[in-house]
Amino acid sequence: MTLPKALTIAGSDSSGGAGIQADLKTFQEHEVYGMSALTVIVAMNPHNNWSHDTFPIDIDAVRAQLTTITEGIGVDAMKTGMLPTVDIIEIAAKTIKNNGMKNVVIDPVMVCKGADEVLYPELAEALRDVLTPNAKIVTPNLYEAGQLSGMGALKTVEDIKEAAAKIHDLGAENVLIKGGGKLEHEHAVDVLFDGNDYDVLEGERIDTPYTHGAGCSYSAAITAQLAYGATVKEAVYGAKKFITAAIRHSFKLNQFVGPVHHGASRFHKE
Ligand SMILES: Nc1ncnc2c1ncn2[C@@H]1O[C@H](COP(=O)(O)OP(=O)(O)O)[C@@H](O)[C@H]1O
Ligand SMILES: Cc1ncc(COP(=O)(O)O)c(C=O)c1O
Ligand SMILES: [Mg+2]
Repeated sequence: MTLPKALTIAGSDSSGGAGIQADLKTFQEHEVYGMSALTVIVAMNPHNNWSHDTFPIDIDAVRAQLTTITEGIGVDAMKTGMLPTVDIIEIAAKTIKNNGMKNVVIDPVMVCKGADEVLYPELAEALRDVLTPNAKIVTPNLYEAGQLSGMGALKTVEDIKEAAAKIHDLGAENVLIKGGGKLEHEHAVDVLFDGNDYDVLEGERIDTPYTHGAGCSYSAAITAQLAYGATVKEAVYGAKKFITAAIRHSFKLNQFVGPVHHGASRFHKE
């Protein structure tokens, strides 16, 4: 037998809920063979309120991992997550272009939940100009969509729609903005824009602080479904179900963080 193959170019979340760990767990849950190119290691300090420290991976090591995967194996779909430098963003963009990759999910990670600081503020421009134009679908959260669109704070579904159109103009084929827990609304609302139509996804809103890794896992679930040949719409609707279940069964890891349960769809039917 064979499995569809997916690649994540992303950072390591030592606490296991987000980043490359979330992506690989999510690929596995979708019966997709997961591969990774690590870009940065994130460590959280339990003695300083879980503050985040980041350790970028050497650029040659990033390049070598990508050569292993693109020239040695091949991929059916790929995603990007946390990218710590402009050089690494450029390598990710080049990898997509040089290999003619089509099923490309760009998660323009600028912030981590649980850390108030924006991790790499100087990278917003490169994420917008270098990476976003290569996306089959780009998946910013509310904050990131405000940055990519240049609109700043987004407060309503109408704001989100306007931002989605602006981000589409940057060259992304499809834009999925996650209202998530941050948008004031009775549902967990995301908006998908394909350049013509808006789909407003209204998921059940779950009353929990434990949503660490939700964004990474959502974009990884989209990637996995694209690897199986799903359309963008099918992939997004399928992934929304997956992430809602994962949040419904999320749990407290310690006093600072609670991750989503990546196996929820498989182990819990309700
Ligand atoms: N409390 C919640 N209940 C249900 N769904 C949520 C909740 N918080 C976030 N989501 C959903 O989780 C997915 C990831 O969104 P979000 O958490 O905003 O991303 P990120 O982790 O990148 O900040 C989206 O589909 C969003 O609507
Ligand atoms: C390596 C890494 N990537 C991405 C993220 C973003 O996670 P989320 O899925 O909660 O947006 C984090 C947050 O801690 C992280 O450590
Ligand atoms: Mg995110």
